[in-house]
Amino acid sequence: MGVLNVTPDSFSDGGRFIDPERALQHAREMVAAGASFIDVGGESTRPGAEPVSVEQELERVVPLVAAIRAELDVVVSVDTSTPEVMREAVAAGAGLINDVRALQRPGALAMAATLEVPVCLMHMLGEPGTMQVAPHYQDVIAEVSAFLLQRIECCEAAGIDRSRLLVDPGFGFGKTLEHNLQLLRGLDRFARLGVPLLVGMSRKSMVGAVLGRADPADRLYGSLAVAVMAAQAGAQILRVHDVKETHDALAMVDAVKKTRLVGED
Ligand SMILES: Cn1cnc2c(O)nc(N)nc21
Repeated sequence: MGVLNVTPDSFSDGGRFIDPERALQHAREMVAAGASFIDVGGESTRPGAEPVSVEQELERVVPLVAAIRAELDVVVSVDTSTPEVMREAVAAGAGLINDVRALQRPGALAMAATLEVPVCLMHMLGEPGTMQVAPHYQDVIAEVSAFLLQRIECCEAAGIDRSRLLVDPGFGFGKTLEHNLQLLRGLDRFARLGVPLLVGMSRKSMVGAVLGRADPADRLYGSLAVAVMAAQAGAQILRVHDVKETHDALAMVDAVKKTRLVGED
């Protein structure tokens, strides 16, 4: 899943793709590099991000979703928590709703139920403005899993079949470095939820903190390492900035997964 932020303040590429033509060109490049999904987001969800108006989000996201769908053979996911944006993006051709707030905004659950497309439910502790203040868990894996299970059950009760759901532990969304490392180490436990797993650690501060790299552009090799670990733990979709590099890394994971040892079925 290639990241396409059409926001002025996203942590890793803020402002680079505000111009629709540049954004479309970046989508072309990511699809050529092997992306199966393009994640279009109009509201930065980085810690401390400024909220945007619905109109602004619609203006940024909907034309781009339409332009990508008109030209490229790729699933466009819309990174939004706003029901109106979900509706208009799906109408423009988006094939996946990626909601970092797991359909908790008013009207989001009902909207997703009417839209029929798959939904990724991600865990975030509170809101971007406060989530990194002092995140605390007794057991981050147990608590994030329990939250995601509760959101799955809410979706099912609202008529969204489990077969349309994906989950995501939300690396960096209200987690300390230790929490993020624990989530990665125990990522295979999320497979128990019985729905596909999507993760995004690309260029995030968990990589920067371990490597001592303040600049997100210096976090590629660490991002590849954690992508490989996540894929080996069962993540089916990796949300990344560096599509070509990650695609190669995951091709190696897949090749090894496919081989069989003597005596293995
Ligand atoms: C929009 N966005 C930023 N980081 C993300 C992550 O880790 N997962 C998902 N699903 N979306 C994300």
